[in-house]
Amino acid sequence: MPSLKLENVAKHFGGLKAVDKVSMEVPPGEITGLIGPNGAGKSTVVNMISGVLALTEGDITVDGVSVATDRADIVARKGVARTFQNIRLLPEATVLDNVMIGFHRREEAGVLAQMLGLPAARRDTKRFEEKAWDLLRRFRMEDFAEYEAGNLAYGHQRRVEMMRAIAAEPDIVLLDEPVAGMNDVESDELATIFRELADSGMGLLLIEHNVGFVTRLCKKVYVLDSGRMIASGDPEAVVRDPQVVAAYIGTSGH
Ligand SMILES: Nc1ncnc2c1ncn2[C@@H]1O[C@H](COP(=O)(O)OP(=O)(O)OP(=O)(O)O)[C@@H](O)[C@H]1O
Repeated sequence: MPSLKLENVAKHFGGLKAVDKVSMEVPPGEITGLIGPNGAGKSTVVNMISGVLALTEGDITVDGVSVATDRADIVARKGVARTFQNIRLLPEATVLDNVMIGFHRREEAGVLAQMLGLPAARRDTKRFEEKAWDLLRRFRMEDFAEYEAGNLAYGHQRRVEMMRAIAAEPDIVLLDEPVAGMNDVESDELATIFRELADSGMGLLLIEHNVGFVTRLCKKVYVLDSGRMIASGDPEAVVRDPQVVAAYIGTSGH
């Protein structure tokens, strides 16, 4: 399974160094954390990895091959999936259909075959549907399969977004604040799912405001502050690092 690496990655918005020479790694089979106060540059990092934003400097590689100049759809095809801080679902489609959209990357029979209703396409659809149900069961969402996604509670919409992101079995998945707005029971359930995904070989990058959740779950944590990587390593040690404590003082208690 491939590793995702950032080498001296920078993003400047005019004179603002939103991300300043950041290096980090998301290895396979592990949960890696990225934390930092508001405006630290976390979303900018995720947007650069996923091809939404161009880099100002540096390189991003998957399995040693640069994806730094690839468009978002190409990065996804190369096995890097993501969720968004602001949920992006098809609100009027069912939960099942929203998850099915996630299989597009692995579509084997092709769009034309789908349109013509050829047997190969029908086989794909059947297979995807079975896999979608597996995901719904894993995320305890099977009772909601036929609900319109837009009518679900916020925490459940987040789950649909995650299922869609991992449907195509990406090598790496970037989760932008996955437990925001969830209660302890819900976030514990997700923690279990994330561990299972990592155990299956997937590399997870968890971008979170919830420091407790990250320290509990991650093998390694990176801390951004004002665009710079101020600490990285074992979560317990990182959260006690004086620079990290100082960065969080005065923020809204996250
Ligand atoms: N498109 C943009 N144009 C100009 N400045 C931007 C743009 N996007 C982000 N910034 C700035 O870059 C810095 C980093 O923002 P970013 O959203 O990456 O931080 P963050 O760590 O994700 O914050 P939060 O936790 O609040 O989501 C901020 O100062 C922000 O105002």
